[in-house]
Amino acid sequence: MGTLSHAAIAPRLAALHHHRASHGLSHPSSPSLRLPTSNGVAKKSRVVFAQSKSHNQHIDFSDPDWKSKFQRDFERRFNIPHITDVFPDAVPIPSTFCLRMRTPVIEDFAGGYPSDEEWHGYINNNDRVLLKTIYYSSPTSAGAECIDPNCTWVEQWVHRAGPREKIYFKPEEVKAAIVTCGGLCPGLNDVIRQIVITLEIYGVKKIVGIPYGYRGFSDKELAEMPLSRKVVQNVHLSGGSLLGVSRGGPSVSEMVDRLEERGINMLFVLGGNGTHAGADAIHTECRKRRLRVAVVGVPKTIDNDILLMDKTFGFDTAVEEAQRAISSAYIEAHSAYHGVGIVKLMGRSSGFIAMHASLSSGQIDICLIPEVPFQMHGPHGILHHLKYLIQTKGSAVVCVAEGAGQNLLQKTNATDASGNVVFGDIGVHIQQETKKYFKEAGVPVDVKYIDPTYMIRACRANASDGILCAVLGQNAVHGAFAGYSGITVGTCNTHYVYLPIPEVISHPRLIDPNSRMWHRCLTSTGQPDFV
Ligand SMILES: Nc1ncnc2c1ncn2[C@@H]1O[C@H](COP(=O)(O)OP(=O)(O)O)[C@@H](O)[C@H]1O
Ligand SMILES: O=P(O)(O)OC[C@H]1O[C@](O)(COP(=O)(O)O)[C@@H](O)[C@@H]1O
Ligand SMILES: [Mg+2]
Repeated sequence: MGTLSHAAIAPRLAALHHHRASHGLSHPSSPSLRLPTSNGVAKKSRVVFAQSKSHNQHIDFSDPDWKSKFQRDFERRFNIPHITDVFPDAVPIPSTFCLRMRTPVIEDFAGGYPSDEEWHGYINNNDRVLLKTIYYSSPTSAGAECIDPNCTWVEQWVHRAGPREKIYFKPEEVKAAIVTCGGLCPGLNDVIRQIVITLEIYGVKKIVGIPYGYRGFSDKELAEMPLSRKVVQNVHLSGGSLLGVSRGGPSVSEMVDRLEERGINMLFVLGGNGTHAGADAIHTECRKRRLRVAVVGVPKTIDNDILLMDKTFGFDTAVEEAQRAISSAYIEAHSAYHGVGIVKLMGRSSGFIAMHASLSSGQIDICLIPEVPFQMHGPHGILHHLKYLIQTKGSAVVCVAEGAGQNLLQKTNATDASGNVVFGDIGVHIQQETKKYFKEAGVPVDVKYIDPTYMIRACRANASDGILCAVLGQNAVHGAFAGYSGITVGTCNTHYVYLPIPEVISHPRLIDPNSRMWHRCLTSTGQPDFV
């Protein structure tokens, strides 16, 4: 139960390819299920290789120097682009981010930039955070993420986030813009608020919001929204985005044209994989045009499907809010004669919300996620197990992620404005199939279906997400002032880091069916394999 079988991994790969196709993301090569051994013979393996799987495919593990070569390559890949890559002569100034001299607010810089020689709260550019912290002594260890067949320990360091002593933008020359794209996510307003507040502390006066996502760059009707601490003071008290969101939008060159016209030289982009692909393209185009612009992303995905990060903001809130739906489904099912409750939660290609919400609630009998295939019918199917639950417990509750079991539904080929495939409703399918199955079996059931998707997404962030948003928002500003661009902020092993955008969007982060967390979920629900 729950081990990494070929059957289990196939839909993960399908989801991965599907995602890339729908977003036009290119990736050097497809991940392989076959791994080279030291003598070069391919063998089947149950080992989950590191997230950067495709980067490992060409490593010759018989080379005694492979490890240092890997580390050099890793260092290169995780190098974060800096303004001096394009403008080697760019001269930094001492940071204006200094907490001891903020009162009264600085009105001008005629007398030179304020600084506090005594303050040593800066991050050194060479500070690093360890990406992987578990030493797997064997490739068969649960959840092992290995680079080579022996699962050799390889240190992988990424750049630590935070304020630097030297900055590459003069605050009075900065015009900063914030844009929020894609679907809603709890915490968007918290991040916007923290970006604005931190920019002001650096001394920036020109801060604007781009309305309705990338569309705000092309739609002439949509004017920039001036932002200040006063404007954003209470925005985190409600959900949604103060600026509005959208899918689809203008071309990259059109967006960079607008940046140039409007004199924007710091762009903070809040969004998921698609948005970050756009942000990276904007960064690349700015470099091509030799514009001194810092483009910094803050990953927004309620699905928690961004690679390498502990979690993304809004996810915690979603899991918490999902409890209300699960609890209602449980009460309905439990109070009815032969009640079946079905709750559909978000998760396009990753089932993190469903898994965590199921584990947390303790009320779920069957948790279904996109990464693990299942059958409805047959002796190992969901329906057979539901019958068993009705016979033994009298009721049952199912939690299904929206992207699960899409192979069971008719494909429509429809896409949204961003090119994401529009899914069939797996919740409705399970509801209908359950009713049909029990009717044919002559067993009465009372099926209740709850889809709380938009109620969850529109919530304001909970306390833990509020903190995450605050740190991410502040670090985004520190990254831009430090001269980095084409980066995003995240948390790795509870520490805050800057990562180059391409490394986090090469494919969506998926649940490993061989991971301890998925096994914990299965232990909790007590569900069997449904294949
Ligand atoms: N590959 C891409 N390159 C450039 N922009 C993209 C790409 N994919 C999506 N976008 C843009 O990013 C925005 C958000 O994308 P979407 O997929 O809807 O949400 P998310 O960023 O949450 O994944 C949209 O405006 C879309 O046009
Ligand atoms: O109805 P919409 O806006 O297309 O959003 C639905 C999608 O939004 C999500 O919440 C994720 O959105 P993002 O990709 O924008 O983060 C998915 O779970 C869901 O499929
Ligand atoms: Mg997305």
